[in-house]
Amino acid sequence: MKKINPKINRENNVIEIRGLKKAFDDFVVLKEVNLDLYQGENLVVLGRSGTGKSVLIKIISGLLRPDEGVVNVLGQQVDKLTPKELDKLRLRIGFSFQNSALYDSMTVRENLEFPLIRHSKSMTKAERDELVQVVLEAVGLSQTINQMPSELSGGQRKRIGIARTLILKPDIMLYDEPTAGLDPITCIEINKLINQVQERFNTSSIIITHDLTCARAVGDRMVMLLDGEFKREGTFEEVFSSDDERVKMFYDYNFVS
Ligand SMILES: Nc1ncnc2c1ncn2[C@@H]1O[C@H](COP(=O)(O)OP(=O)(O)OP(=O)(O)O)[C@@H](O)[C@H]1O
Repeated sequence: MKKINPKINRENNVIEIRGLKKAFDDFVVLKEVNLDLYQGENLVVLGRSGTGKSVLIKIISGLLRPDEGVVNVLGQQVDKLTPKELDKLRLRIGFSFQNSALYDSMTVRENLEFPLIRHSKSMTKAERDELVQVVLEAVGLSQTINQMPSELSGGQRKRIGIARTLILKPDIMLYDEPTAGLDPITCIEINKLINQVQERFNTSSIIITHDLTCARAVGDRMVMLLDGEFKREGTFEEVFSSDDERVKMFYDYNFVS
């Protein structure tokens, strides 16, 4: 189990959500969501399929607008930003999606350089090279620099995807199902990497997962989305000490076959 990060700053909410509601026509997905992500924290968001976890991430990143409520990210109210301000804010958020979305026709080096060429235009080639080395070393894959994504395993592609996100030095990381589709040993490696990223880059992260082994390994705190609200919140033990049948089912699904 994870030792809670002592560097978490509870005075500094990098994400603060109050009274968030979101419906699609008559279908209410998020009923009353309140959430804090503290600086330096790994927060795990648990919830069954279709409970609105991706909708929440899209609202945090400004891809969807809330119907009601306040969503503050790094001190800015997301739905009040202009498109330009939103683009700027998004650069401070790193997204690690389920399919690592690497460019198949580019080498690992070119994949990693791509965001820098696009967003840090004044950077020299030597500075780019150095950053590529730093993030590759951070994910333990320096030797793959000249390889093509097709030559990498699923776990390696996932790590390169995380490296490509880290290269822009995000304040916040959003991991969507980081261990989905990976074998148990690779899952352990990815969990370790998520914790190393937190320590080394001092990021604050939201990790969306169904995988309770991952949740326990990376989460300083977890919240569980049930019926459009966060009904359980706390450490792994606190969340799963509940008598609520829905919470028990979630646990049994992971650990009792
Ligand atoms: N743009 C949209 N228009 C209409 N309904 C939507 C839209 N986006 C999401 N939904 C609905 O909102 C609900 C929550 O979807 P969401 O993708 O957030 O679930 P999730 O918790 O991320 O699920 P999973 O774990 O399977 O990825 C679903 O019923 C989905 O069909």
